[in-house]
Amino acid sequence: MSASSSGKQTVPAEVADWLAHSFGDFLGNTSISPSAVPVKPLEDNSGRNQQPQQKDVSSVTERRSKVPPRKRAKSSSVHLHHSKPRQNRDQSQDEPWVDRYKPETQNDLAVQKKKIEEVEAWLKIHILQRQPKQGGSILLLTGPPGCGKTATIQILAKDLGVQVQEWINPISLDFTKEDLRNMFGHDSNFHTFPSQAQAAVFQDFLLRANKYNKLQMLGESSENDKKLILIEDLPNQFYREPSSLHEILRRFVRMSRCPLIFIISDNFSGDNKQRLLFPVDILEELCISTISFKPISTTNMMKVLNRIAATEASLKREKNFAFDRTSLELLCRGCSGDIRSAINSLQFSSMKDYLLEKEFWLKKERSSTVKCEAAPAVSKVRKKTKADNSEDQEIQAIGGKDASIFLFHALGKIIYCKREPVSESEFPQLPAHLSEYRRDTLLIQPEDIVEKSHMSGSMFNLYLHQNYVDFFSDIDDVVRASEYLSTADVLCSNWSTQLVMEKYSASVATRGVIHSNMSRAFAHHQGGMGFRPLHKPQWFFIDKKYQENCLAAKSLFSSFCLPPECLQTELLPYLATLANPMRNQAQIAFIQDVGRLPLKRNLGRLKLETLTDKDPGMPDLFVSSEGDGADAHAVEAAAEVEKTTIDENELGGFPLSSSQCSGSELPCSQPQPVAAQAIMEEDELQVEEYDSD
Ligand SMILES: Nc1ncnc2c1ncn2[C@@H]1O[C@H](COP(=O)(O)OP(=O)(O)OP(=O)(O)O)[C@@H](O)[C@H]1O
Repeated sequence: MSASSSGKQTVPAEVADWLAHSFGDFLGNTSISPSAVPVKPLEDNSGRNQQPQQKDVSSVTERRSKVPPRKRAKSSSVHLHHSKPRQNRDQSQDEPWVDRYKPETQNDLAVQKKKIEEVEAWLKIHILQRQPKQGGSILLLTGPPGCGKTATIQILAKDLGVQVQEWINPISLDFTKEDLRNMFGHDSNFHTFPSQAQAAVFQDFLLRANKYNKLQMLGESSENDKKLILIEDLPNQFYREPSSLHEILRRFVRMSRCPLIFIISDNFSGDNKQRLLFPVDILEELCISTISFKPISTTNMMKVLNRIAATEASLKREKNFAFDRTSLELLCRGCSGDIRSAINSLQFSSMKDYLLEKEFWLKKERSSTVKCEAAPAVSKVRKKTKADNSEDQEIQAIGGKDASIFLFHALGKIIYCKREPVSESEFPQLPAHLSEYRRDTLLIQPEDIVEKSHMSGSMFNLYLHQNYVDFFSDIDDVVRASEYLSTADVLCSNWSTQLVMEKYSASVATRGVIHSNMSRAFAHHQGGMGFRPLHKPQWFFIDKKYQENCLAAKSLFSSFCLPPECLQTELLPYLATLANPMRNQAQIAFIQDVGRLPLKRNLGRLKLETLTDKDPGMPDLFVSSEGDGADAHAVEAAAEVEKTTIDENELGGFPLSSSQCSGSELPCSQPQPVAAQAIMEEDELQVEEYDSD
């Protein structure tokens, strides 16, 4: 579509030229047309929008109108400090309550006070007390979605009189051929892909935001030109190639005059955006400060919901709109500390249709309970559990959040397996010969927990396997639990049915471990366990080593044309027993490493890696793209074998120098004495001759 047919106003040539010259130094020859830069107008405290950098307003507006906002109407944040007067509120029936009741002062914020203070202190140091020659500073705000990170920044900025200039992500579809030609010039031999253009546009945005003050409008004082740049959505290109972001940030830190704030929300499903975009070395190199927000606490959430519910009830004057405390608590429980989700659920559940439907179902339920009540009275505890279940369903029914749990907490819930006491009169007792299987009622549903951890069943089992023993106190219980884990493993062993069986496997493993642990069978003796650290499975390291060995074996002994398993389990053990196998140094070292099993009494243990509370749990080797490093691995592994030394086998040393971590390795040269002799010497084996007569 041509610019004219799309209704866009093209930028006058002089303006484009003027801008192009200004940025030539930063972008080399790629002069980007301002029309391509999706800049949100500056906001000032008088609520006027100013567009010092946005010359082609129409094209940007049009682009924005095509893209639905990711989570909230951006337009509302433009007028952040001018929320509508309360008396007009009921006129806009359809206005989302998150916008209608958005916080206006620090006191309104449901965020932990400590976090607000931390952010405020950072802003003061890096904006108000900034030294003239100080470079750019970067702040990274992390935390679960909807915990008020953006709201905090906006309110603090308003309080400190700082303007917020926000990057709005253009989607790549927006870059038509026409746009790209506008950016890079009609005559240029165009070889740039949209992804590269994304990065260039982002870089250009940062430069403009940094280089130009806002235009001073009539009646405004010139004192206040403090501002910060806020970035919530980053171009996809940076996820594919984080180094390009790092390069831009390095330049920004050198050249900038105002601070840059990134807001990155936690993600439960394993692809840890923060770790990818901001690895530790970059955080250190660019002195990036990090402040991590927590989910909104139930108390704070309840205060906000109560306030909104009360205001709405007074506006509607309909008794149906009054929320009782229990319903609000239910809402809070269903939204995992996400205030946006809680307020949305509240608004949804206040809708008339929903209320009528709810009433209908309640009546229906009541009538069916009356029929059932011919049965003897149900105990209080039982009632409570039942109520809990129906409540949980209700949470989902009113748009509750799909709750997620970090692996650390999910494992804790399984291993600590909280129970509630049941009195003997309430439940039918197991017959005497089954009394050993008696347990108090579990307060958790293991399958739900595995599901909420966003982890495959077999991966969850690995973590459970690594950690359960520390929480057992009786060896017989450990034996039983390990049998369940073995069964779970078998369920997943067939690759063609693995996907289907994973759930069953996790169910057997989790319930098996829970049931086997007699020390946690009853609510009354569950205390006293205390905190114990959780660890990542050793299996990750061992599997990685195994893969490396396979590749190394294949490349070192390619002339035998054998599959790696066969090489490692048949050929190499055989070669290890030969006194003079006539191999090169690398092959000899590899034979020594994997060709024999050292029957040592004290095999070294790998040093365990601690699992932290927000760790996604997926090791990097599963996350990173597979395959591309295969050859490199083989070469590396072979090289590693060559330089394998024998002295890194202390107990607990990590990583291990050899595959087997044996105590006294043979010298790197020829096997001397032959492996078989060495094994016998180490273990003082008695050799008895077999007489065939
Ligand atoms: N008391 C309150 N405290 C914080 N936010 C509130 C409050 N009342 C309403 N809100 C609204 O809740 C929403 C909180 O979302 P916000 O964008 O600040 O969260 P976030 O942590 O940045 O999440 P995300 O990472 O998803 O952007 C905002 O729309 C805000 O207006």
